[in-house]
Amino acid sequence: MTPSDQWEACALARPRGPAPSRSGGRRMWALRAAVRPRAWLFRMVVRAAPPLPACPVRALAAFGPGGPGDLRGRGGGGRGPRADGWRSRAGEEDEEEPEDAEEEEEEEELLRRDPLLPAGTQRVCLVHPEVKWGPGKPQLTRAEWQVAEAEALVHTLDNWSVVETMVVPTKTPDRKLIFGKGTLEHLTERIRGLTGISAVFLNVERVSPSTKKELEAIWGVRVFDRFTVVLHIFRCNARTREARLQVALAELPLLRSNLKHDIARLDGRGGGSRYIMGSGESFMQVKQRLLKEKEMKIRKALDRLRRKRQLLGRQRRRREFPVVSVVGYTNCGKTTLIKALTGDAAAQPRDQLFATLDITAHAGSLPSRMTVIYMDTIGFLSQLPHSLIESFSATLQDVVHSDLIVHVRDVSHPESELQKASVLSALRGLQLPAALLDSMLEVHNKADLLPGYSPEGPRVLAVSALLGLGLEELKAEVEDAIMRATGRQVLTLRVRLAGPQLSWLHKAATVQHVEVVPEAGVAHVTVIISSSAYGKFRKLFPE
Ligand SMILES: Nc1nc2c(ncn2[C@@H]2O[C@H](COP(=O)(O)OP(=O)(O)OP(=O)(O)O)[C@@H](O)[C@H]2O)c(=O)[nH]1
Ligand SMILES: [Mg+2]
Repeated sequence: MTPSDQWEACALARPRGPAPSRSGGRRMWALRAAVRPRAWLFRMVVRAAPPLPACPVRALAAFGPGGPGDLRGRGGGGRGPRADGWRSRAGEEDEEEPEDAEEEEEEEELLRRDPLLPAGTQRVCLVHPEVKWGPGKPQLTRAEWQVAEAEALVHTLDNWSVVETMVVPTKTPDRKLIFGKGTLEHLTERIRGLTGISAVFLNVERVSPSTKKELEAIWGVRVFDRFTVVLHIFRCNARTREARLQVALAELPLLRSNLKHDIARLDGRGGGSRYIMGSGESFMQVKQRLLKEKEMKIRKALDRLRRKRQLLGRQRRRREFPVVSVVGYTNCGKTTLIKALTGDAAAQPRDQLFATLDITAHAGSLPSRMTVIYMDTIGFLSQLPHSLIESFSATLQDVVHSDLIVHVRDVSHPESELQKASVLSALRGLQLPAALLDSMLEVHNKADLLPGYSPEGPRVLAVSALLGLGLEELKAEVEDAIMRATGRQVLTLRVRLAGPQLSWLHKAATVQHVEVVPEAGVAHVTVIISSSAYGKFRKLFPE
């Protein structure tokens, strides 16, 4: 493991509530997770989800009737005409259907996969190798947080439970079997002595297929690494075609290394290099070629979907709803905040990892009654394989096109500062326009857990999204920032009552006040209007 592969921050999960119940009752895990720089995932949801894979993930129960991104039925979300306009037009344009049936069929084919992990109940023994000395020792972290984070991952999956947790010291995590001989023997004895476990979750980023096989043989149960468990959660949470394709892309290195392992095994027996009749290719070469082809097809399909998404983004911008990206650490309360700001029932906060795997759009209204679109994004977590991160990273571009970024922080978390540093580093990696970074608002959430808390610094506000505290101040701050960022201005315009000006303004701007002067047949209309809309107004209605 290279130093860059080490954890750069720590994670803490602690139970905050009742123990998990099997019947879907959520365990109240306040997960505190750490992120490596750039370890962020975002994407945009486009329409109601396709049928869900048969994965027992607690997250799946929570979407509203229209699925994530559903803009229907939002109380408090915007005022009449503009909010309605957004809703109906979004409905038309937010279609994710491929252009033709052939493309759709090809994408479905790419998504057809064997299950990654066996279905049903898993009773897991969690084994955490603790490196106490030397260069392999993780920086800035503590074993108990890493363990808590791993436990939180397991609890994210329904019917999965941790039966036993073992923190096992190792000086040599890089050696094939991770532990020294004596330690491994002792560990094996303990694992074999456990009754009713179905798997060992070895809390390392990746174990090679050959190590996995060897440990499975020694311990007599399946062995999962962190990559496999996280990938499984992602598979279960990925709903849109784009998210599912991204997960499929992230899985390819796993398939490749399994294949390499199979080749090495078969070569040992002289099997891997056998040629398929007349093809000039061995069986394994054919398999490798098929994987390569699959990768190209997935990338092509993703490109297609992204081009479409960019088009939607352009259309959305033309429509001139300011867009606010809500970003932050996983579990910091992004979704809860958006729900509190918009009243959108489709925003479903959950106390678990990767609750939000898609970027979803939620309309809300500011004090002036201006409608804004809040984009809910996904936060991410430490020790994830690069392939998983990279396969999602292109969608980070969605944030680049927003008018304002709101960075939500869980200030009750002991590692809040580290989390902030990770988030900022991730944002810097996105090469956002300087103005967007400079105007970013920082929201200190979960302030209810810190009585008397008062934040410091400019553009920083304390709120409790859960209790609805500090939201009016936040909305006012968002409004100011949006006005500055988008060049919107407050103008009072004189319009003729007989003409279409007033209804045009209602559609293209935020009408704040109308003062009718009946004897003159005119009205003085105070509006918040963008410079481009004002330009259009002047062109359409020259006085
Ligand atoms: N005490 C307290 N808890 C909060 C507050 N805001 C959110 N939470 C809780 O924190 C947990 C996570 O909230 P989410 O809104 O799902 O967090 P998120 O940032 O969207 O999480 P991911 O989508 O998984 O990245 C939930 O259990 C919320 O109830 C708050 O202001 N105070
Ligand atoms: Mg969320």
